[in-house]
Amino acid sequence: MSARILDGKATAAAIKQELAERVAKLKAAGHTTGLGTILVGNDPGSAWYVGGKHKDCAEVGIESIRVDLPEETTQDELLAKVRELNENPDCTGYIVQLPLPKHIDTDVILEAMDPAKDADGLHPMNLGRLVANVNRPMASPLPCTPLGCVELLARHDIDLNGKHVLVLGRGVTIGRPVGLLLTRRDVNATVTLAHTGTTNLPELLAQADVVIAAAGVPHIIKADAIKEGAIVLDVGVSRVDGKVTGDVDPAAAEVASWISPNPGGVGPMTRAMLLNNVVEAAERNAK
Ligand SMILES: Nc1nc(=O)c2c([nH]1)NC[C@@H]1CN(c3ccc(C(=O)N[C@@H](CCC(=O)O)C(=O)O)cc3)C=[N+]21
Repeated sequence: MSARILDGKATAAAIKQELAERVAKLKAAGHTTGLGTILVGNDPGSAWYVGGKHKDCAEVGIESIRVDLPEETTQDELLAKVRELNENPDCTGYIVQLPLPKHIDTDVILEAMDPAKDADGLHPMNLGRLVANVNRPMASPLPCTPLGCVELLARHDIDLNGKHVLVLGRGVTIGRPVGLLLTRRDVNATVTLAHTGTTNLPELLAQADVVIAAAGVPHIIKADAIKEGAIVLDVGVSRVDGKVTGDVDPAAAEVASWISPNPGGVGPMTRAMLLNNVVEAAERNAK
């Protein structure tokens, strides 16, 4: 048996069409929607991601504001740019591309952002609202990759009620927050968070109904490690010989019932959810 594909590319395209309609509606009512990006340094991977976000914006009618700064930018200079975007009325939401150079304290930068303009959903205020469960629909932005995972499953009519989800990885962009979304009453999954300190990973993998692999270790999830019929989301992004390589060995598709390809799975969904956060921010402003 071969797993069915959780097609992130096609799902993201459908979401973008819906967003384009909402952006057009806002425009007709006199509201512009604008996404800002701040990129520090010359990492080609980061530059490629930021370029993709501006392309996405153009596709759905969102204006974009691009701020590219040199590697040697100081923390104070970056803070000044953050405050500029906080004040700029043409900027509905923005992101600071991560990772930042080592001489900059990422937490200080994220805290300086206006939480209402936090398109990534990574401001401590918004992560705190997620913990406190005050994220009623549209109350505040949610982190893009976790949201992308949940939306990708929902749009393939996969019900997680009562399912056991194993999350691999404890990073702030996915591993930590995704369980908070999955355990809300409307999703109702049971979640285990595994990480490098986990001593019984094989046991946990063997019983998981759903695996969300976000460790960033190429092909750490092998076909023989997962349960027959498991649903597998491959979130890890590594580069091996210049090629995007996920956390899941492609052979796992012979055992899983559903699998998200990588590339073409959660990556495009993350981008679509970023746009979604900006459009929601614009809709909140318009109210
Ligand atoms: N402030 C901030 N917000 C982010 O959301 C953020 C970030 N920093 N830093 C880096 C990570 C990584 N990330 C990806 C987004 C889309 C794809 C994506 O669309 N990938 C395509 C193509 C992959 C390729 O060919 O390179 C795919 O999976 O099909 C991948 C990775 C967002 N990140």
